Amino acid sequence: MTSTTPLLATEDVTVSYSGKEALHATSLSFERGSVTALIGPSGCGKSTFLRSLNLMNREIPGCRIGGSILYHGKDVNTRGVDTYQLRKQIGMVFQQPNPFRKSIRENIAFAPKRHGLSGKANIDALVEESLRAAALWDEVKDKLDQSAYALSGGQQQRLCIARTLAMHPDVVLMDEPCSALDPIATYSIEETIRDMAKRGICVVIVTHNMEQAARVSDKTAFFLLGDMVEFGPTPELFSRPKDKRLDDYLTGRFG
Ligand SMILES: Nc1ncnc2c1ncn2[C@@H]1O[C@H](COP(=O)(O)OP(=O)(O)OP(=O)(O)O)[C@@H](O)[C@H]1O
Repeated sequence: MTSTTPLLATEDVTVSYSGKEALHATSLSFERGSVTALIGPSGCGKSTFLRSLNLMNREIPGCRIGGSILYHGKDVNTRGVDTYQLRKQIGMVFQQPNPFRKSIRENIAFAPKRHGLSGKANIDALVEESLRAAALWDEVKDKLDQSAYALSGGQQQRLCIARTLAMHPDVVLMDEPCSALDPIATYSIEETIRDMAKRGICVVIVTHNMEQAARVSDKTAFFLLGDMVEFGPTPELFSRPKDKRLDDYLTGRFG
């Protein structure tokens, strides 16, 4: 890998479900310490593209991913790739918070312990570090052994982010992480996203909320009907869209 190799890139990635193409040849690259928003109307392939980045769609029967997914310059869209390891490095946060039916502490510690972390002091340190990184520590530090299900929706989503961060990922994929949350919980998650980028993590986020894309992202990609239509720095893309279809979308003429 050279200094100019992007952390993560796709080359002509196509995705089909049972032979029907949902995403047409998409080439994009993502840098360390950046936030990229994926926008576009419902059904245009945003989640499909996001899920291809850590090969999540491979678990769907009938789904086929074509093209190259270059992580640290190496194609991971191959048969031999260790998807368990890949998803540790390229983590995912879903639309609906999905904590484990376990304590707050175990939600964080479960996967790192399976990956070999041991010793109470090490585990406690990781739990605290991860919860702090997701801006949840102060709210839960006195009830780490309570069920994660007793937390609010916004707290559960921050716990899911903390759980992902505990694996020290390079990349975090987020699929509409705030769509089930109120504005205050949303604000807190957006702050966490910016903090993650400051710490060098590459974040890719699907959002339907244009204000959110403008607030959190450095770059934006606009998808339409399975095509990636326009990609660029977020302020430029929003203020001077090059493609008329993006202009129409931003001004509410369709979508
Ligand atoms: N598991 C699946 N099986 C079959 N088809 C699917 C599956 N997931 C998505 N598709 C199809 O792929 C296309 C793109 O869907 P996708 O969910 O990627 O779009 P999206 O832009 O993320 O939409 P939304 O904003 O509504 O979440 C749609 O036509 C959808 O019906």
